[in-house]
Amino acid sequence: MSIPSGPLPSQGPSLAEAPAPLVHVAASQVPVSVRNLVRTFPGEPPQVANDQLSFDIHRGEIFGLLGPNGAGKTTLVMQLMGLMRPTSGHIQIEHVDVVRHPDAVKSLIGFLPQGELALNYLEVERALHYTGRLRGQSEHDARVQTRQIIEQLGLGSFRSRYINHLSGGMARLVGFGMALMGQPRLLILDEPTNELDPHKRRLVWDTLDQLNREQGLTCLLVTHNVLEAERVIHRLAVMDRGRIIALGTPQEIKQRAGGHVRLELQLKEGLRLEDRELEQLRSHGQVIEVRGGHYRTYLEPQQAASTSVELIQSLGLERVEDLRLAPPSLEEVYLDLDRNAAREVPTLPPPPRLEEASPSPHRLRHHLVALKYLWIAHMLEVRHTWAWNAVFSLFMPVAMVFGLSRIGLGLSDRTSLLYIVSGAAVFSVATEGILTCAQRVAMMRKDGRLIYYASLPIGQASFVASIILSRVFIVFPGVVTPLLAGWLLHGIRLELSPWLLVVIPLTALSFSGVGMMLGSLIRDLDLLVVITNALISVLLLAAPVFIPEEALPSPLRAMGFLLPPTYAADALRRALDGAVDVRFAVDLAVLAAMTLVSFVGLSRWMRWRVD
Ligand SMILES: Nc1ncnc2c1ncn2[C@@H]1O[C@H](COP(=O)(O)OP(=O)(O)OP(=O)(O)O)[C@@H](O)[C@H]1O
Repeated sequence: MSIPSGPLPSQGPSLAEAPAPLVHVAASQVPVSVRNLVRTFPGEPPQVANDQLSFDIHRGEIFGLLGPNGAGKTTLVMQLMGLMRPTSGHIQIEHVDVVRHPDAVKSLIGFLPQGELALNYLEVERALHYTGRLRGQSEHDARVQTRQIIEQLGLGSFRSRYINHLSGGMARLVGFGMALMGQPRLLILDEPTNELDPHKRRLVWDTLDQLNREQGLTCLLVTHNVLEAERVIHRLAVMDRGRIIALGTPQEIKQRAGGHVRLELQLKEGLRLEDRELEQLRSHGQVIEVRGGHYRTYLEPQQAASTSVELIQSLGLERVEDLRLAPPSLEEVYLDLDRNAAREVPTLPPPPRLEEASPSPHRLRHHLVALKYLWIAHMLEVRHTWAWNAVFSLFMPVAMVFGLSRIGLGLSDRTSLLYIVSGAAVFSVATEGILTCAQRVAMMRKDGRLIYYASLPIGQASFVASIILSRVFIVFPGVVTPLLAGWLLHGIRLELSPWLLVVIPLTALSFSGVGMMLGSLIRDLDLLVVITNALISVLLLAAPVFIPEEALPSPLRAMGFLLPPTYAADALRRALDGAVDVRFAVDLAVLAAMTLVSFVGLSRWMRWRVD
């Protein structure tokens, strides 16, 4: 079989038009090279998920990765994608040393992960288009390819449906389409046909086959569907307990596994083999009775013809409905592989040292584009709840200003009112920033979407910034309404100092940072919910942001000094009062320090790459 290599000439944009990668690479005939790869997970004893794996994937090849559950396939895929750090060994993809530069390969690979898709909350058409943009496509190319994929995969009637409202199989098909966006020359598909009906499975295999034949697409295909995948796979590795136990073309593996010929015998309805005949057949090997009157056995190739003739002669043609000889399917060989046999994979020479890929000059522009599309995606993700959020952030601060100003008789003076309006504003920001951001990041981590985001060629910074910016819109009314309520209900005069432009964003930034840091750090979702709600309750119950510290009992006053929102409320109150003094500078310094610490913690604990 001759498989074209390198980019193909194309007329107009097509499904597989070569992308402008974010790293410049020269074509090599071995786009994927893995040597002595080991990945262990801590435990007693440590779990060896990948054990000294070595293999190459050649250009224009569909390489299958088969193996039972827990064999280590997904662990391998995660390392190839730069999402998991190997314990030892080397991975080279398109000249990029993935172990040293895990982010550099992401623009080169179209990836379908095993878990959730990142853009699950968007409509099919938009998710495809945004994936193209995030993978570095121009607006025009992303639109053209989106249309083509919708047409090719028969997604026309689903184009406006939300992905998370689709059936599991349809969502998987859309995920396959998303992996094709950006016309990558290398695809990594982890179980692409899971949950698909036979028609859709055939569509996926046909599309892969077509892209491979026409455009020389290279693909690593993880699948349990051996029978169907055999149609498209050129070579494969069979994994078991972290090791490769067979490597080669389907034909080679079949031959290595004995090269037996399958004999299928179907007798006429109601007939069975007599004991004597069954014994005769058993003299060649084990006989399986598939159904009543339907027998299967495996023969040595040189015996196949003579045994069939003997069988027909002894049975008599009139009793035989059907008799067939066929090579065994890959699935049969796969099921029959001796998983305890010593590994039979040849040792491979080290890959040639290649010139390293260099970062593209378009990086900054790409980051800005990524920020824009991620931001819109996050805004759209919360579109169904933001109306309620907005009502809450309008209603709650007004209720606070109204209620607190009526406690006793002493809280309606200007100083107390300033405490109340600034306290209510900070409380709003803290609720959105700490509580919502923490839970949002934790949910993404739990359902696997964080891994998908990390597999796209986007920076962690653009991702975090897009979440914060999407919250700002929701936070903003909560900051403004208490000030308006104070002014309208009590007529308090507020100083609109330019410092407000520093205090409000810094408050939002620091609280969002703390929230996302907590969401990345605390692995137990229930514990996270308890901790974040407790933090907000302390803020509300201990009220160190609403009441002048002199009026608080000393334990609460001490607590106030420990709680960052106190500094935010103090800074806001001073800015609104025109009291920009040393204490104001201290407040800003504390907020800036908190922002810095939380973002350092966030970049450390957000699982962009599994160690
Ligand atoms: N984060 C982890 N911590 C500890 N052990 C892990 C972790 N991830 C995977 N493993 C272990 O590593 C082994 C390989 O898992 P992996 O998910 O790679 O298998 P797989 O071949 O992809 O399985 P499946 O076909 O079921 O998806 C398993 O024994 C699994 O329990």
